Amino acid sequence: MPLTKGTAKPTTPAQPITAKQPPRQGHKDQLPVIPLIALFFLGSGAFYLLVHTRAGTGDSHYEFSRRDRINSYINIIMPVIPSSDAALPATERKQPLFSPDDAAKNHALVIFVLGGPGAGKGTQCANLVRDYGFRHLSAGDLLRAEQDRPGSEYGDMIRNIIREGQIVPSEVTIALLENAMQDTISSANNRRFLIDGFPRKMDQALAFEQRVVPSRFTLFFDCPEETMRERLLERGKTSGRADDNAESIAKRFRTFVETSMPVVEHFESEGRVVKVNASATPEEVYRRVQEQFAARGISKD
Ligand SMILES: Nc1ncnc2c1ncn2[C@@H]1O[C@H](COP(=O)(O)OP(=O)(O)OP(=O)(O)O)[C@@H](O)[C@H]1O
Ligand SMILES: O=c1ccn([C@@H]2O[C@H](COP(=O)(O)O)[C@@H](O)[C@H]2O)c(=O)[nH]1
Repeated sequence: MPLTKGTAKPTTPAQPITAKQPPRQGHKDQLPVIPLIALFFLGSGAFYLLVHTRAGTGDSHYEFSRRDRINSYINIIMPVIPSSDAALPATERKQPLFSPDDAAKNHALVIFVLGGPGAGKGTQCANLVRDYGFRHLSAGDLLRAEQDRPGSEYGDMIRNIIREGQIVPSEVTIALLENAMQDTISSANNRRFLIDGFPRKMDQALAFEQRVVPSRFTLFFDCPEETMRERLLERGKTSGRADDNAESIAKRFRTFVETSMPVVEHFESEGRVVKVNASATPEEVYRRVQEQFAARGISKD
């Protein structure tokens, strides 16, 4: 029952509760209610004054939305809880783990490196690591390492998918990339990443940019299929890779055209692709890459 003047009524039980209780009288029952009413109005008045005198000053917590208020309250009373939701798995996160803004404390520079199998992504990434101080994260290498890790629950799945030239579910690949990024930042304080061979599928592209960090741009190595096939068959003589054989190469090319090229086209439609012709010598390709980096203000560290 609300404590207002008009509705607060003394209750008169039909029967005394115990024989020792004094008989209840109306005016005595009302006595504790009056201070409570007074307290309520005093409290409300003070709250009203506080809100209205601070309104418009820009620092009033009372002008926040309810959700913001609750959040700021939680941050004040529970400062041990991080304000970002970094501890959550990527699938449950509502905001990216890192900021693409160099000025932000938790920034990360990510450049996606894409191109058909054998286009020369890994070769050029090695040059960029040497000269620009990037950390090279090859999604394929991370998957192969996970496949060979004793006790991995994903080992067999990854092995089969790679042999068939298909794409491993994005949750697995994103988790591996994210862990590698976190490790690099904490062990080497390096926040510049070349993410090679990823994203290979639209869902990966969207999920990574929403939950980990938006990329700066995609470096795309454009190379004719026949050139890539020759390079891969040559590499297959010594690489020991289970997918560097004619049958797997054909499957990888199909997946690249059908599944990965739409990702490149998507980024291209947003003006976020830097295309480099990769059919020249490795030195010439690298010269072109450096030219493009300089044009985008990415300097050697
Ligand atoms: N510009 C080039 N000219 C000739 N050979 C090259 C060139 N770039 C790379 N290669 C060779 O081609 C092979 C494939 O190169 P690399 O491993 O860099 O390609 P990739 O795009 O990373 O391949 P994958 O996607 O299969 O990992 C390697 O043996 C490499 O030495
Ligand atoms: O995001 C990714 C990246 C790679 N894969 C699988 O790995 C192989 C090999 O990748 P490389 O970049 O050539 O080393 C690729 O054919 C895919 O099967 C993936 O599933 N998801």
